[in-house]
Amino acid sequence: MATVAVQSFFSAPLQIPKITQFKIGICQLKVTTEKSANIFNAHSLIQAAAEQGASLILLPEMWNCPYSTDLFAKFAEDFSDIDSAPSLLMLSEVASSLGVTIIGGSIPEKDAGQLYNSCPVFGPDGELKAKHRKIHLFDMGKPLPGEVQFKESDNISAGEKPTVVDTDFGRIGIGICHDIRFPELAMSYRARGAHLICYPGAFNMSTGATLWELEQRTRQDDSVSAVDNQLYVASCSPSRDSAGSYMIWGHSTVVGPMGEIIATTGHEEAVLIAEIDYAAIQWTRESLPLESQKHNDIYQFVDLLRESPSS
Ligand SMILES: O=C(O)CCC(=O)C(=O)O
Repeated sequence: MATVAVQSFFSAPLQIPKITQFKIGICQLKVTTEKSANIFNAHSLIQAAAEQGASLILLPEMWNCPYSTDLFAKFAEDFSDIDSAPSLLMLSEVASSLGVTIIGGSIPEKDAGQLYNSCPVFGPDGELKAKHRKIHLFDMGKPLPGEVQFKESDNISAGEKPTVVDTDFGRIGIGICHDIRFPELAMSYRARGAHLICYPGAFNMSTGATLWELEQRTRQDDSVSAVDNQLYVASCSPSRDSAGSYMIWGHSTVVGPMGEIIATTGHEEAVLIAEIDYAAIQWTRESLPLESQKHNDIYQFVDLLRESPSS
């Protein structure tokens, strides 16, 4: 039987970032059908978050555009030409004028005839530091009870790589909405030494009510259990009264490394501020030293079964 190399999911040691204690601001925006109004509103809420002391700011999935696949092309911007991309230009300017780092939710990106659901990251110098393209597109097999059909891949192409970005506020892994459903992505961020995973998202009323919080508490983990969490997770949704093809759950949230909810909100437009202290990651990992307890010799068996399902 072939042997399979099993990667340790604790491979990268945690680096100490420049800033280990800070406030994160989560802007749960109302999204309208007017792009210029969405840009103006995002600017106002980013400013409000900074005024409340936030130095890292997170926006929702598709904040410049209603969450409707048929509108993505109309609202799309070219990330290689920021001067002619009004949403990106606003983020760049407000990041540098306020001296904040912005995990810019997502907007539709156009590139070489394709559209992507992409998250831009701007540093306090206004530079685009990273871009994450949503990897797992939200294609429903059949509508959930009470929900409309949604097939993101009709208009959007999938991203092909995970994204970690080094900022003054640590190493940040990024996933967009449905990306949260796939534990392997979060595990790979953990393996790459992430302190925080940010998920801009727009869950719907069906899966939002049952899974949105659970997924965030779970995705901190190195396994698939919701119990032993060892990094920070922050999510940001549009508000429920946003325009779009389905009703949005809302409930943007920040979760700490023990799986505890640090801050959360309802479904209305809101600026949520949460205190982050990376020392909590350290003591969680010291209290629950999963790294030294891991048994890759045993889990290798699972991988072997995957390789040879009949054995
Ligand atoms: O995974 C889900 O249940 C919802 C995902 C979603 O709404 C999205 O990816 O936009």
